[in-house]
Amino acid sequence: MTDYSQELSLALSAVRNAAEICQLVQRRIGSSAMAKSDKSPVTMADFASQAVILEAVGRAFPNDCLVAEEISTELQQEPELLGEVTTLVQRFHPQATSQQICEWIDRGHGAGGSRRYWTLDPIDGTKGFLRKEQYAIALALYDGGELVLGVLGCPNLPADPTRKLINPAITPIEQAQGGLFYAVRGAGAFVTSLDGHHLPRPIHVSASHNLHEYRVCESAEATHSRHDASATIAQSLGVAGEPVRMDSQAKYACVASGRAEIYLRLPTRAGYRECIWDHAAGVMVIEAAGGKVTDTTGKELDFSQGRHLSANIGVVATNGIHHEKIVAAIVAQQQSLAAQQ
Ligand SMILES: Nc1ncnc2c1ncn2[C@@H]1O[C@H](COP(=O)(O)O)[C@@H](O)[C@H]1OP(=O)(O)O
Ligand SMILES: [Mg+2]
Ligand SMILES: [Mg+2]
Ligand SMILES: [Mg+2]
Repeated sequence: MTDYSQELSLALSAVRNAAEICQLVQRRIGSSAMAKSDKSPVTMADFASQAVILEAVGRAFPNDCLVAEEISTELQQEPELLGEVTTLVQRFHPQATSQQICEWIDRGHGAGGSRRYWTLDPIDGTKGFLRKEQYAIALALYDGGELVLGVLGCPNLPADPTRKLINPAITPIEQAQGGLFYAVRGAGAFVTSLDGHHLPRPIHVSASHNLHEYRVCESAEATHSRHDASATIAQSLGVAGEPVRMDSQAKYACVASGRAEIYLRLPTRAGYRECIWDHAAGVMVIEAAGGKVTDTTGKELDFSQGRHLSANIGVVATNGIHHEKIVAAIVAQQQSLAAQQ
């Protein structure tokens, strides 16, 4: 069994560096985002984070396939934004040129599939990032037909589950002890603080069996997950509390560290297929923490299909205790909706 220790230490340090850049930008950013051709927002931090991480991973593992969200084509059309990205990346690579940085960003054009690859979302939850709320830097490794390593940098989600969520508008960076959640298959899941001042601590999903007290988390964006459907399902399961709406894969870190028991992601439009970088790191962390992840039909997520989870519909992540019952409630609700049409 490969121990992946070299891959893990590289991933942790690259995500830490990217998190430093993202925290700087989040504190000073207005709403200055560029709209990509798919109309989703992207900021200088998304690009700088991807450049810093893919430079490190590509240098250490030059033969690996890299599958990342961003490409530099549209950035190259925006000289001012490219200049800002270059200044951010030069914090770690003082001699880097804008051209080199675009090359590092574009290393992520890989197709993925069944051979070994890394997948990266340099900022997952860019909308949350722009609202100065939750976001995650998500890096994962797929090898030998399965996810084997996942790292989630969550600058606004404290490593200590008893602490409140960090508000970057009022918490100075040096006091913000955001969490670095990580896992290697077969070696458990851990959290440490992004600032490196705390020793890693094992994390585990909630052991609660009491559905009435279960805490559900879901996307903050009603265009990313059906809020009406999740409310109906929660009610049918007897879940009493209101859902926690949060951007990004920080939701996976919440379930993995016992802050919530269920993460529902119910498709808002037929045919939408999740991107692998939106889930790989979170799935690895939650499974290593004792949780379970399937799609809304109960099928395991298949990360061998390329850049998208083409064989899956939606996502259900839980502490593993009532997973089948939760999926059955989703299937029943989808069937009753279909019958009404
Ligand atoms: N219709 C959609 N359904 C599910 N996820 C979506 C949809 N549109 C965008 N996303 C992705 O959801 C992710 C954020 O997850 P969350 O909603 O939990 O914060 C983003 O990466 C975003 O991709 P994009 O970067 O293209 O906007
Ligand atoms: Mg995006
Ligand atoms: Mg994303
Ligand atoms: Mg993103």
